Amino acid sequence: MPVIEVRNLHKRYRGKVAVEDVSFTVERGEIFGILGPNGAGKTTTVECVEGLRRPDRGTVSVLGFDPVRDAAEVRSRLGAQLQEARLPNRMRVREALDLYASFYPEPADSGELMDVLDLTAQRDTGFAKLSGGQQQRLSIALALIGDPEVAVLDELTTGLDPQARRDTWAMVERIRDRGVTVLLVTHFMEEAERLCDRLAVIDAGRVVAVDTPSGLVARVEPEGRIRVRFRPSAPLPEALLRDLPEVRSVEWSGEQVRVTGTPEVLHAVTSVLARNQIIAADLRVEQTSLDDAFVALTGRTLED
Ligand SMILES: Nc1ncnc2c1ncn2[C@@H]1O[C@H](COP(=O)(O)OP(=O)(O)OP(=O)(O)O)[C@@H](O)[C@H]1O
Repeated sequence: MPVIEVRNLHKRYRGKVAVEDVSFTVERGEIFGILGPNGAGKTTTVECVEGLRRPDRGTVSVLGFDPVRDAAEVRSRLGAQLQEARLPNRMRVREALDLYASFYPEPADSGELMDVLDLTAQRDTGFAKLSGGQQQRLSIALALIGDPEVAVLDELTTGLDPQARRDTWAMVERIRDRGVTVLLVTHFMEEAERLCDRLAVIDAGRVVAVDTPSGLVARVEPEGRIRVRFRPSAPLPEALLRDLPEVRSVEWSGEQVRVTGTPEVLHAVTSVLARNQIIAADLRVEQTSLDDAFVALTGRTLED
């Protein structure tokens, strides 16, 4: 049985469609991402999973329970990190964890959770005195204090600096390694690529694709093509490149040439250049990224 199953979910707010037809399943032990631009319907979807919103149409099941009908069951098994959670300024880390632990019959060990989330040194620090990364880690700890089987993390690393972001990703992996299934909402491509086992790409309330990050890339670039860009140091007859079996296309942009081909294209091009005593200046190798896949799947970039 999947841990989370969402089938043909529809949700509108006063005539405005937020979720148009969303289906996906999350298996036990996965980090499953919902990736999409602002307003795509990600938060609405996970709020239906959490039982905070009632779907207009479609079904949601969490560990076999209906989050609205069986709210108490779902609440005791699912931990949610809310977007921009705030606590009273002077509430200490330890107090916040104790307070949240009191909501659950069998909470997790708060000392261990502080260890895992690197908050032990801050146990007596008030919320307002924590750094952004520490506040974020506390909000993850609060999502996990009920010892849930499923954790829903929404915009986990928004507002964090790159180092704090990477530390937080490592924490999420540790949580998954403890057996928790993670549903992660993000609009950061790098986060999705680095952290998620599988992803649902959502755009304008619809699922565009569900796959592993590399599977999404392979959909738009089935042969794992790569691109090599450089500026030749001397005139380069295009036929030298075109005749290589590894090469698919050759495009010029001013003095710069962009050669696309199989994964062996880099070796083939540099060999032919060496034989002809041409140097490749500003050589760059580009691989199809999840960014490219997103553009190909949705017709726009995440920032649009
Ligand atoms: N309570 C609400 N009332 C009316 N419209 C809403 C409400 N909540 C969200 N919406 C609208 O529904 C659409 C989907 O919003 P949702 O928050 O689910 O998207 P999202 O992908 O999570 O975006 P974000 O990352 O900005 O939170 C948006 O157009 C949003 O403006």
